[in-house]
Amino acid sequence: MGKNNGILLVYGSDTGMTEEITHVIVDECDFNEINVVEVANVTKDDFAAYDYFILGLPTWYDGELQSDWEEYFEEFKTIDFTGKTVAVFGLGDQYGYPQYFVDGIGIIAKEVLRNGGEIVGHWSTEFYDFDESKALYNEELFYGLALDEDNQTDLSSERITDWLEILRKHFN
Ligand SMILES: Cc1cc2nc3c(=O)[nH]c(=O)nc-3n(C[C@H](O)[C@H](O)[C@H](O)COP(=O)(O)O)c2cc1C
Repeated sequence: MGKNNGILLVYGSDTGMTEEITHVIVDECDFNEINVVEVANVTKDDFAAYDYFILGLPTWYDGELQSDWEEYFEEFKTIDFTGKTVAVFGLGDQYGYPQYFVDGIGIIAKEVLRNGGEIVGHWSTEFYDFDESKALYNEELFYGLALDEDNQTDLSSERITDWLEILRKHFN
């Protein structure tokens, strides 16, 4: 099976917000082709066929993975990410769930790291207001892009543009 030099974007979405953001990312990205698959339909072969990934998910029910990600998670844990480059974006509600803001980003990113992958696209925690998050890489950075369509919709477009600029040098 030949390698695909593009990016595979794998997302899950319960109420459609992450799906919408996925479309924005695909439209905005001008440095590489992005192929999209819902996590409900992804296979291990898909992961084997690419070296570059963007993984997208909202956090649900007090720090849980989105339902399709939850269902795929056992297989996800068995994927070898050695030599692969992965960026994660996550949606959450910082005012509604300040103890669990975008936890899913952290859960997924840590699993990628555990399985040999490189995480790129760390994102500043400045301009967010929350108490706790599993998505924290350190005091100042999330493992990936945090978006809050419940409270900060107006900031998302610029955040995506800036994040893609960070990814440009890694996914090219
Ligand atoms: C019942 C419920 C539980 C949620 N739990 C969390 C949470 O623990 N952490 C968080 O950051 N956001 C949480 N959210 C916010 C969602 O992640 C957010 O609304 C997101 O945009 C939904 O994305 P989707 O439409 O792709 O499913 C929750 C929302 C609902 C309705």
